[in-house]
Amino acid sequence: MSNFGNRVYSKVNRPEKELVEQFSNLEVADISDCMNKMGCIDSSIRPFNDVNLLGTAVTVKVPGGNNLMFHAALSLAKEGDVIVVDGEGYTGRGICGENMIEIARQKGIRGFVVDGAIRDSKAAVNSKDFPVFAKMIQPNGAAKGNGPGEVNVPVSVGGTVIYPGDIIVGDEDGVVAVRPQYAETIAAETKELAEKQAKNLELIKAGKSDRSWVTKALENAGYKILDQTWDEN
Ligand SMILES: O=C([O-])CC(=O)C(=O)O
Ligand SMILES: [Mg+2]
Repeated sequence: MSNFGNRVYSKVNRPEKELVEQFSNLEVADISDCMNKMGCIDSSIRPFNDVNLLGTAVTVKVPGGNNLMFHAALSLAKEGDVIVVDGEGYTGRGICGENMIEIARQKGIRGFVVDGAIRDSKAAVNSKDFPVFAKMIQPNGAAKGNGPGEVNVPVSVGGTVIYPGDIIVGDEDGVVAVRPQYAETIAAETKELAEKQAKNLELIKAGKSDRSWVTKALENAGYKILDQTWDEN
């Protein structure tokens, strides 16, 4: 039998730290705008605290409710990694809690993204330095025996494919995954966009917002604004 479904890889092609750090003050929504409004994981996976997330993906695939491979990844992950778990969206068991969060913190792991449920949720909610993103809370604990499951293979998390070594950025809006080979360009474009947005917001706050693009977009789409109420003939 092939070992598909049971592969655990210890090595990850991690991007240079300098490349990862380029995303340190960038917002997830802006990064996504510079990826043609793509790349974010489903918003059902939400932040449990307001600590920003940035690091490189160590990926995990677990069968719903079994966290043996999550523990394997916790042992293999290195400083600067984010553990990203494809838990099949299953929320019937909490697959990480206060112990795993504390072990990860001590190793310099930068956070967890879990397509599934967590437990001991106050450890995540009260943390000032360890971001946790997950779908739900479920106190029933995880099974641990015999797998199957995988570490450091491409996974699907919240509908987005995440590869080992992807740059993972998370904030109060959600999580985006950036492939390292596009990261330099995406970071540069995001910085430019953020500056433009800041200037635009200044204009809006000063009451000088230019709305002419809306009129033009409606005209281009063939709309006519009707000068009547909806129930008039
Ligand atoms: O021990 C586990 O596998 C999950 C848990 O509750 C913890 O990390 O505290
Ligand atoms: Mg626990």
